Amino acid sequence: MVIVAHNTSVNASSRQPPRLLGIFAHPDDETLCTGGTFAKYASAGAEVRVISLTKGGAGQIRDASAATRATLRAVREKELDAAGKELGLTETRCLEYPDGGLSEIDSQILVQLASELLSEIDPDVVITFGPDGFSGHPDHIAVGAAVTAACYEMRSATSIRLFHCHPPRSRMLLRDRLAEWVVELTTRFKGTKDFVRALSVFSSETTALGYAGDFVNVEWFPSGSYIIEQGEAATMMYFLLSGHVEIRREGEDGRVRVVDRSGPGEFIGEVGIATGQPRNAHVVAVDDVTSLTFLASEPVPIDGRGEQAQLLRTRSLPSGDQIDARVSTCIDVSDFVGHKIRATAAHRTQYPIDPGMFPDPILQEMFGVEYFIQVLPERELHTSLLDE
Ligand SMILES: Nc1ncnc2c1ncn2[C@@H]1O[C@@H]2COP(=O)(O)O[C@H]2[C@H]1O
Repeated sequence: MVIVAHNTSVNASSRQPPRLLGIFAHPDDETLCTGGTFAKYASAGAEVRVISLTKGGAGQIRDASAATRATLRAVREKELDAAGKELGLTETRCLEYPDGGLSEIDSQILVQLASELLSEIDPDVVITFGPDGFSGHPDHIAVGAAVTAACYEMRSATSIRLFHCHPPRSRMLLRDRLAEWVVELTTRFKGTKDFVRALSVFSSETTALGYAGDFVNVEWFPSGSYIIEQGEAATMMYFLLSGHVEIRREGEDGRVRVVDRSGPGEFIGEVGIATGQPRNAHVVAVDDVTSLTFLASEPVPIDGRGEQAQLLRTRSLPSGDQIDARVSTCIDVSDFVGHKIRATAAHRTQYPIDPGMFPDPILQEMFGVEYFIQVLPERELHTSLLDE
């Protein structure tokens, strides 16, 4: 049964306040996977603790002014602390295990570590990664397996509720939402340099995590080439990262006139996407142009690839999206999307965004619900086909 949780009661224990514990691999996992849920329960009075097994020293540095390779571990530990404050967490902790190396550590060592943390903190609810690692990262898979094994070992002695966080696999398209947003503005949108960087990171990361269904890539167009031809069907939207384009209209007599120019920070192709009409002009690169290109990717109903691929059993959500049939719990975190975005921005080395950059309705649609698979307690085995 899918439960849309509008309240925040934790029935596992009569202890007040209830204790939630998230165990993850890197600073930022807590925010991206379950930040809204943590903020929601913390605001209702729960004690919420987050432990990251690594300090994230192998992560990218997307803002060179925020860290160097030598300082990254310390900076990311502080970022986790700052994100924790945005989410209202009771405690955050970064351990010293190697970023990128968790899957090479003897699994018994990680299970032992997880057992010690569970004994020390004695949580009512534990949240970690499932076998998909949310994003497939091997560190995530290793942490999730160890914490899950530790919870199973303790289950006869405690009443721990264990949840695996689950990627949303949304089919909402940033391409469409951004196009609708831009065409409704009264003046032509022109993003700052910071916006250009933020949208590049935000769109590629959120689509990779399944918060939107686009395929986003960076394309290069040499000067003189057509990016869009007037009259063709609209399938992509472009966000100019560098270079300039001319907007040229071709009349019925074949005469072409330049009606406008666009450059970095501007969207092109938004009209055709938002209206479903054929392209209303040619767009030609006047110097070499790079763009962030948003394209709808077909939904792929498989979990994993290659030999591990398995067809997903899905169920329909009210939004029309399909979700993995194993999802047991979806938490309405619409009142806490702001917390999640501010916490994301606190992870500046990974997400150089300003919380107010993106339109609220888009953020709501992307982040307003978080999904979980309840692993413990296991469902009871029924002994009758009919209710008795
Ligand atoms: N007058 C204009 N000024 C700026 N851009 C335009 C103008 N007319 C058309 N465009 C852009 O050119 C694009 C052509 O494809 P679309 O109609 O999808 O979306 C259009 C806009 O992005």
